Amino acid sequence: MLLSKLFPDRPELRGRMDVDIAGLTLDSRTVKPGYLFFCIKGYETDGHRFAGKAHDAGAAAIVCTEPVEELPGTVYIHVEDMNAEINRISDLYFGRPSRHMTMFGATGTNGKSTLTSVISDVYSHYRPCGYMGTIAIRYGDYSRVPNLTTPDQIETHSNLKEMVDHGMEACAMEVSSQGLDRGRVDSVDFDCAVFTNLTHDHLDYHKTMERYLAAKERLFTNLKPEAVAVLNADDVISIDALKRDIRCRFVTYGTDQGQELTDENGYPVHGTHSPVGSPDTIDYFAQEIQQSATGCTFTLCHAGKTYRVTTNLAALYNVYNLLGAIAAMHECGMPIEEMLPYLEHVAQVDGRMDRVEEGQDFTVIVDYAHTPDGYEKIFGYAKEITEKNGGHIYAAFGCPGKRDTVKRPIMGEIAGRYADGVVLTSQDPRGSDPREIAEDILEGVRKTDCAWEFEPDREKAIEKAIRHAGPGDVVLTLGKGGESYMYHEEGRRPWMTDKAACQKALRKLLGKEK
Ligand SMILES: CC(=O)N[C@H]1[C@@H](OP(=O)(O)OP(=O)(O)OC[C@H]2O[C@@H](n3ccc(=O)[nH]c3=O)[C@H](O)[C@@H]2O)O[C@H](CO)[C@@H](O)[C@@H]1O[C@H](C)C(=O)N[C@@H](C)C(=O)N[C@H](CCC(=O)O)C(=O)O
Ligand SMILES: Nc1ncnc2c1ncn2[C@@H]1O[C@H](COP(=O)(O)OP(=O)(O)OP(=O)(O)O)[C@@H](O)[C@H]1O
Repeated sequence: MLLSKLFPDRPELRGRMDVDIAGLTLDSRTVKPGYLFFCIKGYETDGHRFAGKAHDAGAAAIVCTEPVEELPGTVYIHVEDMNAEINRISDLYFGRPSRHMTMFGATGTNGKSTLTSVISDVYSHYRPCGYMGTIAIRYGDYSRVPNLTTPDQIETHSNLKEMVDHGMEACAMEVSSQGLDRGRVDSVDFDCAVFTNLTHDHLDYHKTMERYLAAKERLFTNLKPEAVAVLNADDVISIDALKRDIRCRFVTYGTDQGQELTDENGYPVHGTHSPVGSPDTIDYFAQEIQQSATGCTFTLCHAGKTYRVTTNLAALYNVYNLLGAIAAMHECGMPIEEMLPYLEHVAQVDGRMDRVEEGQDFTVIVDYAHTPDGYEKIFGYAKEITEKNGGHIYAAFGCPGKRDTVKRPIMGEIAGRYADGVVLTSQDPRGSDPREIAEDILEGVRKTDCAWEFEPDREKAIEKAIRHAGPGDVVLTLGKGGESYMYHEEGRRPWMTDKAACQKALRKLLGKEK
């Protein structure tokens, strides 16, 4: 696309200075001849420092907010608002792909991957629907591993174009609070945005819960008037702020159980629940919820009608994820009756409540819980399973290096309250010492009478947790989900996956493998 087309209000770029732009990038290290390079002021460094490098690599044009040395052969374009320009140009360059699809966005502390995966799985039976988020960039039979949950503006629009080119008519996208704060989706034309919940996470980045919520609100305040917001009525912290600030229509979802309320650290204040609504006050309302180890059934009340929903997704929190997904899909045209058969067999969300079966007489679950609330939910679920038969709970987990350190002892204490034994291990150390991270977690574990040990090798740690288990027990491996890599100082290194580690340990235990 011609440079002059990307900057239609700059007549000086027409004629001699005009040039065909071969690609867009925010990183001088990926500039190729003919590229347009945007100089961004980041946290670590300032992209303006690399304008010379971008020129040397053949950049056709460089967009900047600060003066840079202007070298021959490259066009320099000075702008006021860099984020607005990157958003505008990447949307335009890739042919405004989000306008060609029904765009679902989901944000919130927990549940984004699950909810958007359910949407892309079920809505695809209505209209082809891609998925972009922590787990993958996926459309049809194609899938690849992403770098970020919500990639930068250029990659976002480039991925969306790829989906349009491959026949997708919809996309379910996870939108992280960091992505929102950095304006990565400001030019995505969302038709529907879903809020899951707000509890403690990412305070290393946002510092306070107020700022964390404000980042998440950006998805909703940016919605066009004809869009629809889907709000969790039982999330008392977010619902009022979101209702107040959005300019479009909204619908709500909730259950007859209400959500347990948490304090400012993300600790549930046991016994305190959000006020329970009713089918008259909540648009998509679940009642008569029956849970089993392998799924749930509930009655969905919407617009005066009731539907019996059966699903293979287990645990109450997944009823919330399902309600958010049902509401979003229905608001975007898919009849509820049409969804029901597909909800019965939702595709396993990779690494979320993923049971590992090798014929053992105890339960092994791989899960992506990595927040205090996620821990409450998954350990609470393990307790429900073991309570009936007096079984024990064992867990292997760590916390990531160079990320929210405040949550480490909180999660340690939650694990310690529920588990009989925990094996603390490495989990994306990013160059930090796993033992030091474990010490932070232990501050919480030591407040309980849970037994603990430290094993830095994650594969061995998982094996140790499994070796503790006996009939009727539950083993949880937490925090990595289905990820096939681990972050170290230099970046990602391959990781066999928690599931493969569990399978290997179980086979050894059962004598199927040495
Ligand atoms: C905190 C954060 O979000 N940082 C993002 C941010 O980095 P930054 O502001 O530190 O950038 P910087 O390193 O200062 O560099 C400034 C600019 O100079 C450029 N540069 C830099 C060096 C060079 O040689 N040449 C060059 O051009 C960089 O490409 C950048 O454009 O901008 C970069 C370019 O877009 C992102 O890659 C980077 O994401 C980092 C890798 C990251 O880890 N982000 C995480 C926290 C994140 O966003 N996570 C969320 C969700 C997590 C969750 O749910 O758990 C996500 O959406 O993935
Ligand atoms: N609605 C929910 N409320 C609380 N916890 C949840 C909820 N949904 C999922 N979880 C827990 O959080 C974990 C992560 O779920 P999921 O990947 O869907 O969330 P996410 O918001 O996409 O997280 P991330 O963006 O960090 O990947 C699950 O493995 C589960 O333990």
